[in-house]
Amino acid sequence: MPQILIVDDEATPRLALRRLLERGGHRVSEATSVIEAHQLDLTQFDLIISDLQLPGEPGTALIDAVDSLPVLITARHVSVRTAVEALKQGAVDFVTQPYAPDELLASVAQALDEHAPRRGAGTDSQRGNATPSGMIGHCPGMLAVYTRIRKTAPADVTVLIQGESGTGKELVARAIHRQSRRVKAPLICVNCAAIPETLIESELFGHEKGAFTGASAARTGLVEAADGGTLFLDEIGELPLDAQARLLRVLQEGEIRKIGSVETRHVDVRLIAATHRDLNALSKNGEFRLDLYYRLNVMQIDLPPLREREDDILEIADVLLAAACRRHARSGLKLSRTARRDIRDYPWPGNVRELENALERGVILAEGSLIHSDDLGLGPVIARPAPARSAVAAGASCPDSFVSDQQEDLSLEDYFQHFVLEHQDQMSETELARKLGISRKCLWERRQRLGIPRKKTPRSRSA
Ligand SMILES: Nc1ncnc2c1ncn2[C@@H]1O[C@H](COP(=O)(O)OP(=O)(O)OP(=O)(O)O)[C@@H](O)[C@H]1O
Repeated sequence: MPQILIVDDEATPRLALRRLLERGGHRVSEATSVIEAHQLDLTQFDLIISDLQLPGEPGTALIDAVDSLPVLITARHVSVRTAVEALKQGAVDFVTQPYAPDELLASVAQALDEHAPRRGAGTDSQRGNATPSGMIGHCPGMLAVYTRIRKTAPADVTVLIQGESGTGKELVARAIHRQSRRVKAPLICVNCAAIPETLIESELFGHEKGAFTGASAARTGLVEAADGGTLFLDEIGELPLDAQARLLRVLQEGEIRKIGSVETRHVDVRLIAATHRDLNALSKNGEFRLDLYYRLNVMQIDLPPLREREDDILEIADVLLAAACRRHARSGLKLSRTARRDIRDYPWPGNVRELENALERGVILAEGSLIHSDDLGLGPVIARPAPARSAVAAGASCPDSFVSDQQEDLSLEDYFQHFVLEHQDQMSETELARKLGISRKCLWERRQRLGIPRKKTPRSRSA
């Protein structure tokens, strides 16, 4: 059971955090200052969660003092700059208070997962071809990915990671950063699809005071915040053309110019970009700059979708299930035999993220010690053609009427289409997207591509 030290001088938030962590299956100790923390044997802990503002030294003073132990910083009323500073100093995460319990537990789980290997097995680079911390799976496709990470990380080149949503592109970016010489500098992760188009340039490159309506003060951009470290741009295919031009300049000249400024500033940033789209095709219809594509594509890492990682699915499910059990304090829960079979046969359009969500749902809904297929809330399960089992037997024991022999031949797009057409009258767009393990934006895009636009019913309008 992971052991966590909370450092906070205020009793009420300290106690609330203690209760939350204990309910999540962690053992917890407390200290009220950095000095008091040092009086404990820090090597016994797996994670420190420290408030930033403490009497005496700030919580970030613990980061250097404890070397490889992860330190998560929390704080009230602080600026983005303070958070970036804490991350630059080496905090594994920065959570502002008041925090959502789920988010805090997710940060804790991620910090523990990512640093688990340090507690025994050495660092990613020491383990050669072994799984980079946080990544599960040993199928041939993933072994090739791990080798690529190991060779690419020290080379300090731009990397383009390609793969469907939820295949682990951000995990790969984190592994590259951790194995690179920039490990002590910040890794700044930005999802280009999540920032409104009108704001993205100023978020990335910063702006001067008065550069546009509402720019009441000058602001440093995220590229500058990553100076000396790594910038991870997820969904780079969504970057508007103007922002692409500025990014190209960063890559070519190592310079940025804030919006509204005439001055340039030198930055030393390693760029890792990720996309689920075909940038080459986008550049052919003018949606993505070809010169930027060539600049990004120095080294490419392709992540296989989960449905092609048949040998890994159950291994990943077991590890993620154990983590979900810890988070919800439900030890000893197991997957039923049918649930295991359905997990293996389901096409996982939302990949590992969807699997993670399904298992979390299963842990919450399971009534006894077994998680059944229904608890997972999967969409239609299409049995894989398995030489060891007859297709009829596989289909006969599947719970959903959707399954038939012919449907084994369904493509993922057929599956998507069937699922949407069958469920769109009962489900909102949000529910549909969640069941499919994709974002609402992705659902909308696929509807457009496959010619199944949303029906204008009162339900769909309000979704
Ligand atoms: N190989 C893996 N082992 C363990 N967990 C994984 C693996 N791949 C992905 N995950 C988990 O799946 C979730 C999604 O991963 P991640 O955010 O890296 O995917 P992504 O490809 O960047 O998705 P998106 O493009 O939608 O942002 C995360 O919670 C991550 O920890």
